Amino acid sequence: MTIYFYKAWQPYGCFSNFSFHGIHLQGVYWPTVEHYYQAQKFVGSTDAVIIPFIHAAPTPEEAAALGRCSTRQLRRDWDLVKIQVMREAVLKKFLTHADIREVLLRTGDEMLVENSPIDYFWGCGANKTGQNHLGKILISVREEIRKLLSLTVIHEEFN
Ligand SMILES: Nc1nc(O)c(N)c(N[C@@H]2O[C@H](COP(=O)(O)O)[C@@H](O)[C@H]2O)n1
Repeated sequence: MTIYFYKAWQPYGCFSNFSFHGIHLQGVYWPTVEHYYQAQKFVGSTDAVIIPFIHAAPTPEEAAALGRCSTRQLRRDWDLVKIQVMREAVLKKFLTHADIREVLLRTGDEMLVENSPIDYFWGCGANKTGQNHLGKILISVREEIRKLLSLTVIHEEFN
C-alpha cells in the first residue's frame, strides 16, 4: 500500500520537509529541512545575502517563500546538486530524531509519495505522474538507516 504524505499536520506529516524537526548541518542549526534546503539555493551566488534571512524565517512556509523568489540568482550548479542537498538534510533529520525514525522504519517496504498537487519534481503532482524525488529520497534513507542499524548490531555482537 502506497503511503501518501504532504502537509506537516496531516498523516505521516513528519515526512514533510516542513515538519519542525531541526538539523545541525555545516556547523549551523536549521529549524526544518526546508530552511536548510531553501538556503542552499544561494550558497556562492550573488544573492547569498538572503541566506541569514531564510535561516531566521519563523516558519518553513516563510523560508520557502524567500527561497522561491524568482528575481533572485540561484547558485549556478543548483540543478546538479539539489537532490544530493536534499538527501543529506533528510538523512540528518531521521538520524537526529529517534521518534520519527521509528515511524519511517515502520513503513516497511511501502512506497512513499509526497502528494503535492503542485510539485511534479519533489512530489507526484496533481495527476500522480510527478517524479516524487522526496519520496524516493525517504525510501533510500530508510534503507541506509536499516543498514547502519544492522552494522551496529553486528558491531555490538562482536564486541
Ligand atoms: N508549498 C509546499 N507546502 C508544503 O507543505 C510542502 N511540503 C511543499 N513541498 C516541498 O517544497 C519544497 C520544494 O521547494 P522548491 O519548489 O524547490 O522551492 C520541497 O521541500 C518539497 O518537498 N510545498
